[in-house]
Amino acid sequence: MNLHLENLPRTISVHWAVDNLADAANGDAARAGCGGVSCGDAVVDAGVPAVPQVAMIDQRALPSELVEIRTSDWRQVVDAVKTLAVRGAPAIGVAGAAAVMLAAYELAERGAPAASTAAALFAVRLREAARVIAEARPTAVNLSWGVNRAIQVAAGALKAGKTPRQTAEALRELTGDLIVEDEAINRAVGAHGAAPLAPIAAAKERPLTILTHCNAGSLATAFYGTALGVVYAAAEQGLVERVYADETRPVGQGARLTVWELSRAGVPATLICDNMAASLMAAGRIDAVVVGADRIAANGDAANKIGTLGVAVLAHHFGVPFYVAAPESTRDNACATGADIPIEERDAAEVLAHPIEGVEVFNPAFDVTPAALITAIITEKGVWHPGS
Ligand SMILES: CSC[C@@H](O)[C@@H](O)C(=O)COP(=O)(O)O
Repeated sequence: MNLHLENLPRTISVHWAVDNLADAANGDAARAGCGGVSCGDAVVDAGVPAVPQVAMIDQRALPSELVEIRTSDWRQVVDAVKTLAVRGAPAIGVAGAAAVMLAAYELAERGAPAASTAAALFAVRLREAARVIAEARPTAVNLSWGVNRAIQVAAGALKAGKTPRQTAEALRELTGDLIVEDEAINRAVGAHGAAPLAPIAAAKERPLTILTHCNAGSLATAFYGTALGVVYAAAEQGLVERVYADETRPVGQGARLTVWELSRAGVPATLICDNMAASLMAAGRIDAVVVGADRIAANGDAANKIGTLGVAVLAHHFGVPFYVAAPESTRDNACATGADIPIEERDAAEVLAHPIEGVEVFNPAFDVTPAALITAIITEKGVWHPGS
């Protein structure tokens, strides 16, 4: 299978605001700036220091439109996370660090009456912003992981005597590093995940049909994806015939994002409604399930998009292997079991667009699959069998 990963957009990137000015002058508002990771040195124009912008693919507009949000305001990044413009555990981890970076630039510009108090005040205010950013969504531990990475870098820079502005620069470097790191991790997850699929395909003497739920693809990460990273790595080895994507009610990440991404990447995809997976498995049409995760407890219980648990129960019933693919940053040993994982409840309007008097809506965004139903958890470090 010929993959076309070059057709997939970079989910999140960092640019200098001056790129936009140059682009506007050239009449090219859509130019991709410095490409996200290596922006070079800050450009100072007439004494005004450049402020970076964070660019995020607006996933609410897909598949109709491929547009990005660009902002230098950390509050807008928080809003993008809350409204699912940027979503998926690893992607919101990077967005969290990027938001702390923007807060740092804003606070550095604001300054303080005396240089001696500037750094202390900056540190306090940055932590306040970091708390707000980390609370944007509760379930994916990657968000607070990304925010904590940023806070650690800021603390280290300030301890080393850096100014707030220099600290903000260090956070810009961190954000670029996290974007590069995330792709490398996902490619390692993909390679590890393809390994257990190879003997299944060999036993069946044909490439496999894989079911996935939600979008744990390139769009849910900086690039490449976790569950779909496994698909891409396996496809490159000729192990994949087709991916079945659950629609993923109520927000439709499968219907709007996964099949869009797969078709752009050149992987044959079939969209099904969530309630069709059982009959497909009963008919022997699914060889393996691969999903992502938002938080994995110490015992291997894994939280992922609502509906994943149902797929896992079905897979267990029909003897279909069920894999969870995620970076190590999704593991949270502070949660002993899945019962400790906070589950986000979202707005009723996602389920019921037009309220009906007297009808309540319950809209948990995630559920927890017990380790016993998971054939293996795949991370960048390798394959883990929590249930055995
Ligand atoms: C690699 S992403 C893994 C998970 O974050 C993904 O499967 C998922 O549940 C995303 O939920 P979302 O609410 O769209 O952020």
